Amino acid sequence: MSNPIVRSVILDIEGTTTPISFVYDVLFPYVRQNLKSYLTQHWESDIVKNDVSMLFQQNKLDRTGGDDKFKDTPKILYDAEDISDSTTQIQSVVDNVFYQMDRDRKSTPLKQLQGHIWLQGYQQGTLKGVVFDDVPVSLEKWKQLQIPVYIFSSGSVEAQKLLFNYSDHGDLIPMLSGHFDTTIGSKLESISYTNIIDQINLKAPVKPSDFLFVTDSIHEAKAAKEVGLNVSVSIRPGNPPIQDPSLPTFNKITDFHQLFDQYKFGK
Ligand SMILES: CSCCC(=O)C(=O)COP(=O)(O)O
Ligand SMILES: [Mg+2]
Repeated sequence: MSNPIVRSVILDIEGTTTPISFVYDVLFPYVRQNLKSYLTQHWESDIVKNDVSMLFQQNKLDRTGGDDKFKDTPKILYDAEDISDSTTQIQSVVDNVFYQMDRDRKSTPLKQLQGHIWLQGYQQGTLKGVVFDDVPVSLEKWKQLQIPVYIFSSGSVEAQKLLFNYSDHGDLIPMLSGHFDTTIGSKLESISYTNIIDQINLKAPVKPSDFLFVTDSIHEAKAAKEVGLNVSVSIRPGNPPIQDPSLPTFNKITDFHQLFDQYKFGK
């Protein structure tokens, strides 16, 4: 059978463009180390007020009938009746953020706040985004072929842009046509992929099979495949083994160069 023709590429970050170890051993510890001082320093800023207010809304939902998994979440003290000194409020936010991070939760408020904390790290040169060596060359190839490439990650759009802007292979932002995060929907829900396709401006007529999604998550792979996207599962060094029985039904790659053997990229 001939290779499917793909007109646009959508890439996951963690475990796909970027080693999982960079996220778990560098980015997440950076948040843990800097969270309290960041909040204390910027407590009165609009950015922190907005982030804390989003965390607070999520916290209220969690504590009153949201997902059962998060029922025991630490309470954020930010309500009028909770008003106490800012040190106590900040500590309640820190406890809540640590609780969510312990569970690797992909909630939009958590991801938004993390992105704001990473900003200072990238700007100060403490953080540099890591991408696998085959990523920049593949982005370059797609650019030459006029294939638009998008990112869909649980990390916030701001966090995504920082990683690619301050990457260890230079500024890769010009190679990307756009970014999507969980504000468009969960990566585990098929509807999110449909929403993304609707927002990407390809020349009509557009069908889901015009798109290729590359991810390390078999659950995300299944959600995207269900609505007709081509999917390749990324199996990078350091990724945990995938036990799911559906894995053999997917294309698999250990390096982006293999995508050019699996698909034909054309406008
Ligand atoms: C700049 S993305 C930071 C990584 C992150 O927070 C995350 O949750 C990654 O999830 P992904 O959807 O890229 O696997
Ligand atoms: Mg991933």
